[in-house]
Order: sequence, then structure tokens, then C-alpha cells
Amino acid sequence: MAFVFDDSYLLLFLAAITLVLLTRWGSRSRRRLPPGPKSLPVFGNMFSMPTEKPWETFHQWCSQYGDVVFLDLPLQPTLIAGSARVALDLLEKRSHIYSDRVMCMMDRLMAWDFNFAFMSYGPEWRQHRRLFHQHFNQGAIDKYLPVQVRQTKQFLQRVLEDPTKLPDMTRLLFAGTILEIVYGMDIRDIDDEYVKTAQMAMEGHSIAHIPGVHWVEYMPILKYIPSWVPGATFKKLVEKYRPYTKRMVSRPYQEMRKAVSEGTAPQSIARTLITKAQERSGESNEFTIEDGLAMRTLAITYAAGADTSTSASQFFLVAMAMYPDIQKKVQAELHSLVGPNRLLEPSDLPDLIYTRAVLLETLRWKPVIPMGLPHRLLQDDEYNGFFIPAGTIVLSSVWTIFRDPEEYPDPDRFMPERFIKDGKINTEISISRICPGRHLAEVSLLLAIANILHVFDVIPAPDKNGKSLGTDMEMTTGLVSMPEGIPCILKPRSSVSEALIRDANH
Ligand code: HEM
Repeated sequence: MAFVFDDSYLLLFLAAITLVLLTRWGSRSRRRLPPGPKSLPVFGNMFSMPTEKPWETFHQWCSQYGDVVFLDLPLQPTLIAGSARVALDLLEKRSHIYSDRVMCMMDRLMAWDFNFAFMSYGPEWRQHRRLFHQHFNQGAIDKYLPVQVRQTKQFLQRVLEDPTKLPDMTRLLFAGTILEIVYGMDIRDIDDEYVKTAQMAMEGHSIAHIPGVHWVEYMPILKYIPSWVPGATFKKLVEKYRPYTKRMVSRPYQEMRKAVSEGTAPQSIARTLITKAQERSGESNEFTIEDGLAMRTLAITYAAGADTSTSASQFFLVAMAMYPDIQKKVQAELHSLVGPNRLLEPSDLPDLIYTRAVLLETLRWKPVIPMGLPHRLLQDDEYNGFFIPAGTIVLSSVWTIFRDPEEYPDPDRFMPERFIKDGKINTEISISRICPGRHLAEVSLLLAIANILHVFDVIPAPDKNGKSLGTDMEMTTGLVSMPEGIPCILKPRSSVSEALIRDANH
């Protein structure tokens, strides 16, 4: 039956919602919830939610209320873990009840329900994660090194030709690497149709995850309202972005299936998986359950890996432009390790100490995912005398955690030395303890940043008002945050460096 949206339905619906919310509010108010910003009856903190850089407001709430902050959002109680201790106690020590995810309504509406990173903690998620792990665990990723090296050399050459397009070039580097590994695609241009499609899909995904601002999350029934209804912004967003997500997931896999059947498929993970699926399905060549699993699992690789690595590399470039002394120290390490006459190879990476510390400090200084990925609590819990209701979304405020002055003195300052002790890397943190793409990301990023500083100097470019860089930068709002522009250029360090770049064959 089609949903009819007339006034009587609306009134009935609003009355029902109010009743449900009042009941929930009443029963919760009898338990001792963690502190948080003052909430209104029924609507809770709905109107306190920031739309711009929420992590900054979360940070402020954490300094005001402590490291466990509760946000009373209708149908979506939310807890902010504001210290490493709380994140560890809840997300790791009690991971059996805190590892669920929630697929938000905006994700479903934008066709992101294929994404195992947001699937419930259960057999379906496990199936996807297992398949992903088979191809990206530490032992499996060595075979992708030739792609990573080739893509890095291409990046250096592109930048030499045009040093002004760093945002596009960095994206091309990491998108190209992942798409070649996964689908064997040869991406030469940032205007490539697939990259543009995936970027639009990612933009939608990032907007969908700004916490607390899409009313359809509180009232799922709103999904039925037409987009012309005033205030139905979420619906317009859905209409804009959904087609891109659909194309991002299916197009490359379907094209690879055809190429495998015709015997023209390039070496890639997709070719391996499709060949296996076709061997099982035999002559019929029908799209099997295995194909579906492979298609969805591979589609997430670009979504999870391209923007995150691009963002980290861009923050790195801005940091180097702001901190020339640190840049010089990295260059000194690289020079003493490999000398001026060759580029860095993967076999050099384990010997990099200071350069690796710079990567870690970049990820701390401007965390790529400043609010972490939301975890969902499966059952009622007690923590430090506070009641945490089942269904609570837990966000680790990575931004706040990495700004803890006890752990990271002078936290706004870029200081790689904090990760070095007795000449060795000293840290518990890596890219993320449970990010299954971290091994690939570490190699891609380290190879890129080491080679960049080996042959280029990162020089600040004055902004459009003629001012030079300060020591901070603006960040974009979204699940994955990026610098607002990269106000620097890369200049070859010497004629020898220039020749090294030009002669690098790939
Ligand atoms: C700088 C680069 C990267 C950063 C900072 C990063 C960070 C993260 C974080 C914070 C999470 C969520 C962890 C949690 O549940 O709390 C995550 C999950 C994930 N990452 Fe990464 N990541 C990076 C690169 C990559 C790459 C290159 C890939 C793919 C090759 C990847 C694939 C994934 C996947 C599939 C998940 C979801 C795992 C699950 O829910 O089971 N990531 N990442």
C-alpha cells in the first residue's frame, strides 16, 4: 500500500512519537546517566548537535563534563568516549557488547547498506570481513608492492610536471593504487569517470554521518516524505547521492566479470575472485551469492581506503610546509639511509624511524576520522557508576583522545619526537587497531611521504591574501576530514633529484 501523507497521518504520527519519547525520557531520567549538555524534555540534545566540525564541540563537552559524555538524542542515545582509558575500557575490554555497528537510515537510503564497515556484529559482517582479511592481511599485501611503487613514481612525475595540483594528485595516487590492486584499473586522470562517481558517493556517505543532524534518524518514518516538502533536505541529499553509490558498487565488478569471460581481465583481486566464482557456477555464468559477497567487499576498499589515505597525505604536506625544521630532519634521515642517487624502495621502509614518527604524528595531529566510527552497545551496561542503555552509539572522540595533554604535551604542536624513545618508535597507536586496511595504508603512505621528501622540498604558498601559513589549518567536516586546501608547492630539491624523478621507470 502506498503511503499517503496527509494531515491526519501527520498528527497521529507526531502524537505517537511524542508518547514514545516521553515514556523513554521518563524511564531514563530515573537512572544515573553520564553527564552531558543540558537536554530538553522529549527532544533531548537534538538542537545542541553541531553541524560543523562536531569533534571540536565534543572536545569542549569533554573538558566541561569529563571523559564520558552522554547525549540524549531521540531513538539514538549517544556516548562520547573522551579519553584513551574510556575507549579502551569500553571498546576493547568490553568489545563483546560494544562492537555492534549501526547502519544509519541515511546510509540505507543512500544505498550504502552494502558496506560491511557499518554492518551489525554478526555472521554477515564476519563473512565480509573474512574475505577482506584474506586479501589485505600482513602476509598478503607484499604482492601489491609493485603497484604501490609504480603509483608512487607516477605521482612524483605528475607533480614535477605540475606542482600546483596537489589535492588532485594525492587523490589520484591513492585512488589509483587501490583501484589497480582491486580491479586492475589503470587510472591516469582524476577526471576518470569511476573516480568521480566514487567521490560523489563518498561525499554523500560523509554527509550522511554528520551525527544528529538528519531528522530521519530520529523519525525513520520521515523517509516517506517527498523531497519537495519544505525542510526535507535529507531527501534531496538522498536523491542526489544514491545513484552514485549504486554505480560505484556494481559497475567495476560487472565490467570485470565481462572481461574475465572474454579472457581480457587484468591481474587483480577481482579477477581472482570472479574466476573462482565462475569455476563454481560453470557454464551458466550467472551472478552468484559469491559474486555478491565479492562485489560488496571489494567496493568498500575504495570507500574505506582512498579518502583516508589521501587525507593523511594531505595533512602531512601541510604539516611539512608549516614545520620546515621537521622536514629537514626527515630529509637528513632519508639522505643518510639511501643517499641522493636513488629513490626509496619498500625494503628501505623498516629502517625509517623519524619518517615513520612523522607519519604517526600526522595521524595524531589531524586525525583523519576525528570522531572514530560509531560502535553500538548491545545490552544495558554500567560504567563508573553510570547507566548506559542498550542501543547507545559510542563515538570515540579521537580528536580529544589525541589532544590529551598528559599523553601528548603541547598537543597542538606537530612534534614527531613524541613517538620516539631510545632511537626506536615507541607507541601503542597505529593507524587504527582494528582497521583491516592498516597494513596496506602504512606501506602506501610511508613509501609516498618518504619519496616526496627525498626529492622535493615542500614550500608554503602564500594564501590568496598574500599571507603565509600559520601553524594551524581548517579541516573539512565529515566522517573523513581533509585539510581545506593544500597551501604549498613541491619543488625538486636539486637537479639530481629532478633527474631521479624523470628517469624513474614504471
Ligand atoms: C590513513 C589511512 C586509514 C585510516 C586512518 C583508517 C582508519 C580506520 C578506522 C578508525 C576504522 C574504524 C575502527 C573502529 O571500528 O573503531 C577503520 C575501519 C576500516 N578500514 Fe581503515 N583506515 C585507513 C586506511 C584503510 C585502507 C587503505 C583500507 C582498505 C584497503 C581500509 C579499510 C577499512 C575497513 C574495511 C574498515 C571497516 C572494518 C570493520 O568494520 O570491520 N582502511 N579504518
